[in-house]
Amino acid sequence: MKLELKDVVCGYGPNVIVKQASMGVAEGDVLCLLGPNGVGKTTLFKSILGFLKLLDGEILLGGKNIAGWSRKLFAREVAYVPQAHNTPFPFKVLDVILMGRTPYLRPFSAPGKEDRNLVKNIMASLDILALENKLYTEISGGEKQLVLIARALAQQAKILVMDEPTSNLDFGNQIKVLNQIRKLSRENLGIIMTTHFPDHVFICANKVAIIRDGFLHKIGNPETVVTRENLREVYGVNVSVENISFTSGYKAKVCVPEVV
Ligand SMILES: Nc1ncnc2c1ncn2[C@@H]1O[C@H](COP(=O)(O)OP(=O)(O)OP(=O)(O)O)[C@@H](O)[C@H]1O
Repeated sequence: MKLELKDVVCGYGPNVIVKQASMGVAEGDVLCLLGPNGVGKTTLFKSILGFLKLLDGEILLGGKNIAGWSRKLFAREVAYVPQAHNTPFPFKVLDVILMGRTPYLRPFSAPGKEDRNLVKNIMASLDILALENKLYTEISGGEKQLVLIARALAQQAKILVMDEPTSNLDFGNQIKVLNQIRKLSRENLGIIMTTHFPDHVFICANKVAIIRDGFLHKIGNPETVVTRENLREVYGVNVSVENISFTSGYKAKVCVPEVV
């Protein structure tokens, strides 16, 4: 199932924020959206998710235009993972994740045994079974993010849209979430995510797009897009992109800013 944007124009009424955005996320792809604050990453996500009407262009899923799809049908193909903000409702973690089954339930029916088994398996794969009976309001930010990922997986969608999945997380939890993203792409999910950390592109993405001045300024693979020149142009910071080798043989690329 491929998600394709063709010449998408989006924004708020007459206020155009992103123009002529064309890109695709296929099974197994991880596409990272980079760009300074306020450039339109969330606006583009809201448009993909159907919360904002497109001003022009089209979005295709599996080659079909999604305009006019029901929320239920769309939710079976595309799941949204929001940032792990606090909710005032003290739901149990298990119930939060079961909410992901909503697109498969008949009106007024409750999740059944099969839904619960599916959710338990997903929790086990994310190593969060121990949180089952805890209140969502009483778990840590990293745990919340994993619960929201679990809820999206319970939707059994093929594409995950993740808004800054590592924001507010400590270093260890950031790596845990990025590792899960790598794992999900190996399981053939397509993922489109935003991040403010170019390093994260090297950790988990095979595609990257930079939004600048209302356009998809650069799009391609991490090596050609996350470069010293592009980062300086977009963020106004001198950055060195370095190759690092671990004694284990693991190779990584990192972005080191020059602080003067
Ligand atoms: N509901 C709204 N109505 C009108 N304009 C809005 C609305 N929400 C956001 N904007 C404007 O759209 C522009 C893009 O905002 P958006 O939140 O998409 O940026 P972003 O790239 O996600 O930023 P950040 O990295 O800070 O999260 C901003 O100028 C913002 O003021």
